[in-house]
Amino acid sequence: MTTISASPEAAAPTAAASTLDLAGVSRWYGNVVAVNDVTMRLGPGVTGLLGPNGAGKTTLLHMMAGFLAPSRGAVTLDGEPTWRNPGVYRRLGLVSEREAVHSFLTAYEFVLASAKLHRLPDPEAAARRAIALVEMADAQDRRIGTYSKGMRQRTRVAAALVHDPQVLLLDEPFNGMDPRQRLHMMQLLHRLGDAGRTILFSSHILEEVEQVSGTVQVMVAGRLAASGDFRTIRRLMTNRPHVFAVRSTDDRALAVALMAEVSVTGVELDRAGLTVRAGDYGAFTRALPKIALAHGIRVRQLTPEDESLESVFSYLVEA
Ligand SMILES: Nc1ncnc2c1ncn2[C@@H]1O[C@H](COP(=O)(O)OP(=O)(O)OP(=O)(O)O)[C@@H](O)[C@H]1O
Repeated sequence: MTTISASPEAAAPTAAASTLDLAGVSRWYGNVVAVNDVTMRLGPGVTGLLGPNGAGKTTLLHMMAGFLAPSRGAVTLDGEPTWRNPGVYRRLGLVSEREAVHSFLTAYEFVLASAKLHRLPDPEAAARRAIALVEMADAQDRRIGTYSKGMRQRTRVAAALVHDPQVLLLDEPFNGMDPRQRLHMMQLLHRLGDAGRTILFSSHILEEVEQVSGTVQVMVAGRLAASGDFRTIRRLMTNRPHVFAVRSTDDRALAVALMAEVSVTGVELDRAGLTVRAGDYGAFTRALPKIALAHGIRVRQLTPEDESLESVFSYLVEA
């Protein structure tokens, strides 16, 4: 993982670290079970909440933030329930997915309004501090309507951080950002995590989560499908059965030859060509050209099938 240098102010450890606990948490809307019996613990540092659309990430974040009551189970911050607990709201910030910021306000005015909502003793100083933390001081007096997507997003992070919470929850913070803005936001999350805050952000992109967080929680169809460090999750996602469509100058001979290859777990031959199942993606794609060459066969097409993120996630749930 890339190490990102932090400014002295941002790197300074904040007050006592916080732990968010979910114990058997479920949430349903009528007949729809959005979150199903999730148990997890989040401590200081950056954790990624990975899952396809509709997996229940937003519902989970809203329960963590105390905006939504669990239908069953408990969400606690340092032992206190988050639901209907103003004491908890002071120690937690949420950057929601929807980007609703008044474009006629400046970043300073927007963050200051958030500081006043929290009834902070010195709202002006708190707003300036939060804006400095997200590196928006230079642009703080310009209207939000003139900002790039990344700047608007950082302004929203500043508003969520204005009361200096120990826990920051972000719903899809990288959505719609270009690579440069993405990198900037990643650096910010790293800095906040390194300073001892408990940071959780949701995403449906594995690479995004890998670059920011050491720990990953994977949600699929409301359930926690996997959790651990990103290397373990990556291994789970890649060491699964892969299906390839193969077309060659002699499919029948290639089918016979492939049966002897250790990475191949199944071969089907029909009029359209070969369907090959392999346990190890890399080993198979390296072996195929060698096998073909050894038998004087030319491979015309090799297409991985069923590689959508949704299918990877479903595999994890079934595993
Ligand atoms: N207020 C609601 N009423 C009814 N169903 C809801 C409501 N909010 C969410 N759902 C349903 O709950 C499930 C989980 O939704 P949720 O928004 O939590 O998932 P998500 O992982 O955040 O997805 P996305 O990234 O698309 O927002 C979905 O099936 C969704 O349609």
